Amino acid sequence: MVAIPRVVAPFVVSAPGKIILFGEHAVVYGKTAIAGSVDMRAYALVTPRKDGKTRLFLPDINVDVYFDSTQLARLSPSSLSHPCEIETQLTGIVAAEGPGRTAILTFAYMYGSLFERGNMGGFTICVRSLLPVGSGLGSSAAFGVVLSTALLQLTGHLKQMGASAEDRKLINHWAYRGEQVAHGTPSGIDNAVATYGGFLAYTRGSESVSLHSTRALRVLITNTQVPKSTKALVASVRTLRERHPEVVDTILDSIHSISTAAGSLFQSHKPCCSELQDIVRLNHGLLATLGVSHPSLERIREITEARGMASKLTGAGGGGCALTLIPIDVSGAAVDRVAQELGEVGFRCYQTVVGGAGVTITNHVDSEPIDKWIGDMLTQHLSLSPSDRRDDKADDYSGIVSGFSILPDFAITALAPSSK
Ligand SMILES: Nc1ncnc2c1ncn2[C@@H]1O[C@H](COP(=O)(O)OP(=O)(O)OP(=O)(O)O)[C@@H](O)[C@H]1O
Ligand SMILES: C[C@@](O)(CCO)CC(=O)[O-]
Repeated sequence: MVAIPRVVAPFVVSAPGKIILFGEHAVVYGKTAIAGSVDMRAYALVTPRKDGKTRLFLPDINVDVYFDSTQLARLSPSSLSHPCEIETQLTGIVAAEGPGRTAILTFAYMYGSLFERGNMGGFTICVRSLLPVGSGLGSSAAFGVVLSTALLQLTGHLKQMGASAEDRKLINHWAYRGEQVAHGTPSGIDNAVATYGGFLAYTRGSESVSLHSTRALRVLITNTQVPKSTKALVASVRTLRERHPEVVDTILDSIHSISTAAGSLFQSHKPCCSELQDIVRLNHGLLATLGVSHPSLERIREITEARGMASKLTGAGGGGCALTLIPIDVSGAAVDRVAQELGEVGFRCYQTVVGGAGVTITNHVDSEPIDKWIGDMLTQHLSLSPSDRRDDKADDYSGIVSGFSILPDFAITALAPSSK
């Protein structure tokens, strides 16, 4: 079936990364975890194409693939027993390895699934993200959420530009499928946070509960820059549990109690009290007992504890990121000093506010200076000189420039090629 292009105006979707405050790993076994959105986001810009092709452009991870619509229309994800098997239907199409390969497979799975229900025609989707890849901050879920939102919007499945409860449920559903392509058997917490934002109490198999009454929380995130595999770490806990079911289940139950206590503290408007610091320490200790800490994470704890701030690993562990609670009475200068000390050891710190908005779609386009900056960025990424901005490349260029111009200033600064 040849796709007939739908006319779409350029639009931008953005979704946040997540930080698990309490309950990682235990959440895989049906225990509760508490997580919140971080103010680092992924952005997808969708622009129409006249040539009927579909372009997946992911400059952060060096992916730039053109599919002709009949190639992707041949996919049949509904015949697979698990989304990760999409690989078997793409032989010869996906050449990239590593993150690029996973991203292409995720895209193909979602495209193939949604294309069966609607006709998308040609478009370019360009994704850029402020989230470090593979560090426990849910870069893959933010990617999956912007992708599912963009494709659902293109196929006319969203009734209110992603704003209604029904729209969000659908976005979250397909983003979870994307996470299954990337991670096999994820708990679903990352895509839930990227979709809904705020703070969530999440228990596998149940609807996530928004912890509405909480205030935003200041957190220092430290990236150890030590690569880790979520899949391998989840598998290592599984093996330990198979060998020592009663011992490990007791630890998982204790982690669940920590999440329950944290949920109550959040609901009672006391998100950064000393009780919260206590349970941060307790949760880290239990995760270390499960074997998912790492010397770099222990180093972060030593440095921050010396200044009275509690830290724990966040996400899968084994490297990745740690979070440090910033108590209300700690000054910005004191936080800067800790961040500097951590930086001297070779870690990378981000101060962030937890609890911001979930997925959003916008189609406003304006602002000249930002257009100029984006133009410069694209000139670099697309190897276009200003005089080349025409003919077959004109669709990509003008669309991407105008659409990305709505990015907030902080994102533009952080996305500048020189800072990547
Ligand atoms: N900037 C990006 N552009 C395109 N795809 C991205 C980008 N960032 C992440 N991804 C996708 O997410 C995948 C990374 O998933 P991974 O689980 O390793 O990291 P993470 O989600 O950051 O970690 P965690 O699951 O522990 O929070 C990549 O393989 C790619 O598919
Ligand atoms: C380790 C884990 O609990 C969190 C990874 O961010 C795995 C999952 O929830 O899928």
